[in-house]
Amino acid sequence: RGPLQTVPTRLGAWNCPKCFGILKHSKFLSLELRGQLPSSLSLSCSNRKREDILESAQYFMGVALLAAQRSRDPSTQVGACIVNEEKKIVGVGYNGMPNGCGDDTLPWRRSGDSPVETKYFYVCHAELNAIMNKNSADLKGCTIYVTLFPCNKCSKLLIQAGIKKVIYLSDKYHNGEETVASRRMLDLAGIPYDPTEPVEKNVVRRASG
Ligand SMILES: O=c1[nH]c(=O)n([C@H]2C[C@H](O)[C@@H](COP(=O)(O)O)O2)cc1CO
Repeated sequence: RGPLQTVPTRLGAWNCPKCFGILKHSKFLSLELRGQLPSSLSLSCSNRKREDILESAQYFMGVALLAAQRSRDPSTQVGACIVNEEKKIVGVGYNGMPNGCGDDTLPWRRSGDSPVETKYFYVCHAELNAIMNKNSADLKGCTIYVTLFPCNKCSKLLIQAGIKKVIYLSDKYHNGEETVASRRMLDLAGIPYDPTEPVEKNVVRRASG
């Protein structure tokens, strides 16, 4: 017997109208007829649940990484994703200029004759934007996934907002004064901060197949 009868029986695809419809209208049917069924398709017809899914921490840091890609900062793109105790995303943000203050008008440079001519006086940090974008009444008990360790100003915001845990990816300014002050406040407030498990390099691209 040819692949037309053996493979579909194994997959149960002919018993499932949805799968059959997909097969019929997709390139897989011709592949199927030639006995070249892709392995991904056999998974989609299986009765067994997938095991190769993103861990929730990777998912939330992945969302933060995706948000970071929206940032126009030429040197450091930062993303943040706030998650409540039910593991629902309640706020996402990235670093950018304040609303209505043109991206093209304010400076993006790191240093200049005066701090007024640098980005630092203007950029809203990812954490601030994630907090401001929240879609829940409050953020008490939430965890923030952030691609860069929060600065002292952001840590103040996180503490006041009731965030209970920080998970970060990069700590590239670990020895900077702002980060030292940040850790000091988080420690005093009893908010743990942990590095994330290594994030799959292509965690964001993976979705596009
Ligand atoms: O917690 C943070 N959140 C955040 O959004 N940022 C932003 C501010 C700047 O746009 C950028 C840091 O720029 P730079 O690495 O060039 O100093 O990252 C920076 C930090 C920590 O410094």
